[in-house]
Amino acid sequence: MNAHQALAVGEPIGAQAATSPGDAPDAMVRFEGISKVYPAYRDKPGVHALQGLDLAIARGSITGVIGRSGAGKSSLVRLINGLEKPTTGRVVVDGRDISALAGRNLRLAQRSIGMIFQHFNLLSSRTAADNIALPLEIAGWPKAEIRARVAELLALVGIADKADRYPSELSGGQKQRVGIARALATRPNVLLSDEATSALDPQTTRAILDLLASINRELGVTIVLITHEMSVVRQLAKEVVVIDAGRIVERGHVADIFTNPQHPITQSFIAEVVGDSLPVSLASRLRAQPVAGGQAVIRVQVRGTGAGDTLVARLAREVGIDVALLAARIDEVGGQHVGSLTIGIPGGEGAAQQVLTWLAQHQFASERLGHVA
Ligand SMILES: Nc1ncnc2c1ncn2[C@@H]1O[C@H](COP(=O)(O)OP(=O)(O)OP(=O)(O)O)[C@@H](O)[C@H]1O
Repeated sequence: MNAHQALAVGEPIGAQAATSPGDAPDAMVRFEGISKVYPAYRDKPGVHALQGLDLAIARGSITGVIGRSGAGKSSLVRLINGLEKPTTGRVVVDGRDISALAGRNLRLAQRSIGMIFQHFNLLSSRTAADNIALPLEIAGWPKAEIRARVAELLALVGIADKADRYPSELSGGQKQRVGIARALATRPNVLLSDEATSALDPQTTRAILDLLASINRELGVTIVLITHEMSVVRQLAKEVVVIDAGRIVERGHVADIFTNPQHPITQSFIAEVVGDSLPVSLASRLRAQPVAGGQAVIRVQVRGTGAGDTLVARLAREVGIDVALLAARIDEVGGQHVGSLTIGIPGGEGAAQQVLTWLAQHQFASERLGHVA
């Protein structure tokens, strides 16, 4: 099964093909045995920013790279566009070893790698149109062609009416649209986004992420998103790579990672965005110890269109226990429905164990939350 296809109703986690960004057969970006050490300088010790990194980013994909401050995200992105050289290993972009290029060859390769930034990095003395024209001027395009291309780009990012405005006259979202148009000017096949929505409000973030999604869809540009916000990964990416202290600690399809995060760092990122709090009425009744005549409370992660619809029925049919549905939450993540069902199991510890065993056998991730009367 292709991991991007919808899974069958209420299908458990782990039932899909185990492809991950690391296995991408047709990689647009490939890190091979990468480490990056910033050498000691005066009284500052050397920093091992990236260590033992092997990663393939599939052509045409949208991959989120998430990590806390200092995890190595910016180092990773600067290696992709050749602004930094690896200490060991090589970075291959669209079949070319970018880490081996220098001078004119590097500059030519960089034209096929666009980049957008948190603070937009626009020239305040140039209008929106002239900011977008800049990379084309540097590439030596004829004036008439630049004019036509800039008009096309302004329309593409939805600010055709702002061509003659200076950055100071534009909103944050409009400035980022200029940044995106400039990044796409030389028709790159990779777009690197370094915290591009971190300075924007949620509504503008949504609009910019929608624009990036349509650019990926319509132009086929591979997008690598560097972020410290799981909400950004959830809205846009299909694949996610979690880095911590210079190492990849977890990676995979966004829906898988959301439903079954393994590493504590990933779990903490997800806890920030998935409102997995229980309804107050249920949370206030939860007890750590069994309650005579009560129910054990278990949360089960589910995925797929209609996620979880059949779980309660299957438990009744296959285990012979009528469980109560106490709470449910379903989100759309990476184009799939994922969520959790909180169920109550009557009949004491024996019944609870039977249900937990059945869930484990059928590869549903679950956790026991406590007991209610
Ligand atoms: N040019 C440099 N010289 C020395 N050390 C550096 C340099 N650039 C980054 N580092 C160090 O390398 C480590 C990784 O930094 P990097 O900027 O790649 O992380 P990050 O995940 O992007 O963090 P942030 O989100 O805070 O920008 C940090 O310890 C940082 O201090």
